[in-house]
Amino acid sequence: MTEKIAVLGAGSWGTVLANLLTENGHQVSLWANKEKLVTEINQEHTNVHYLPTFKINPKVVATLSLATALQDVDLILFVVPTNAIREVAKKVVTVLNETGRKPLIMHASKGLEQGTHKRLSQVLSEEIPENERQALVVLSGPSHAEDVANRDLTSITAASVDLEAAKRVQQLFMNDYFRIYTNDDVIGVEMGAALKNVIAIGAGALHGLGYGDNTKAALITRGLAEISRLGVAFGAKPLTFIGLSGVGDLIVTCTSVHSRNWRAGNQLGQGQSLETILKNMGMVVEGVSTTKVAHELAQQKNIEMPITTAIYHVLYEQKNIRDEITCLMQREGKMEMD
Ligand SMILES: NC(=O)C1=CN([C@@H]2O[C@H](COP(=O)(O)OP(=O)(O)OC[C@H]3O[C@@H](n4cnc5c(N)ncnc54)[C@H](O)[C@@H]3O)[C@@H](O)[C@H]2O)C=CC1
Ligand SMILES: O=C(CO)COP(=O)(O)O
Repeated sequence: MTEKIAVLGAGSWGTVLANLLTENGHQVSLWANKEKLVTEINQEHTNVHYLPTFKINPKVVATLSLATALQDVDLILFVVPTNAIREVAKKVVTVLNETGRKPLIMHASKGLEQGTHKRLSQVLSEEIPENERQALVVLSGPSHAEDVANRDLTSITAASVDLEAAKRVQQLFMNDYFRIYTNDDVIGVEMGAALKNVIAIGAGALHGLGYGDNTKAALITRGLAEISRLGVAFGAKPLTFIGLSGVGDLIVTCTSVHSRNWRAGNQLGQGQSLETILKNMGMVVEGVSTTKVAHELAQQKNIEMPITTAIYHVLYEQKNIRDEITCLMQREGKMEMD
């Protein structure tokens, strides 16, 4: 069945997902917030800033108008950075009020809201109340836009408390290179998605400092331990962290040069300042603000997150990376599975 889908956010992930949904036979409007980008997508069928060599299916229609994007819409996919989710949701609800449409809401963003510490489905459900929409579904997993653009075989998770809605989303996205599993643990999926970006900054930093594969494996494994600890304290199911949105996404983000979080960490390890790195990246590095939220949540719940704390010290307190590594290695000996 052809569905009418609005994809909100024309960065690398929004563009690739809009393209995939179009190739799956759906009618897709891609909402961008820059006129020049709308013209480029509609006339050149490219988005060279985010995806230099990617050719977008000409059936993808970009628009600057949210009302146009949401016309007759069946499903809305939010793919803007975390810090824009609430602002965009407020705009969406104004249009839905006018049209009386009640679409299914999805998001594919990865972060936790600064200040409130909320997960993105919590932000969306606050701003788009239940009587204005159908269910909420979260998409997450190991999926760099650059690889999906090349039709690399990719598997991710569609999570919702409403499993029928998750199955509808599964069918929407599945094709011969993109496979979706359903999951009912929204908390675990969103916590894994957000927190892996913090560890990826650490993995990049270790690479930039010249550490090798043993160090990387230790960081990923102990990173997963602290991600799970915090997630479970907020109600996540432990098993979710060994799934696609947990260890799967942690592996891809800690090992791929496509990861903006890994790249930011690598440049930190090579001695660049955070300010310069973020200025030059030209794309969102979610892990920087997530580090602050995770650090605050860990303190609030009294959860031990030594790696996240070390990264917080480097990003927010200008501490020396090598000193932080020394502190981590010289912590008191522990039981592995405590
Ligand atoms: N790039 C990737 O491979 C993947 C990204 N994600 C997640 O998807 C989210 C978006 O990431 P990307 O597409 O990579 O980001 P990006 O940095 O490539 O692009 C973000 C887009 O959102 C737009 N935007 C920013 N603020 C806005 C606002 N207030 N209103 C409207 N549009 C706004 C920007 O103009 C830009 O077009 C992030 O949370 C990221 O963690 C998830 C999986 C894969
Ligand atoms: O979440 C991602 C891949 O699954 C993208 O990671 P980055 O935001 O670090 O590029």
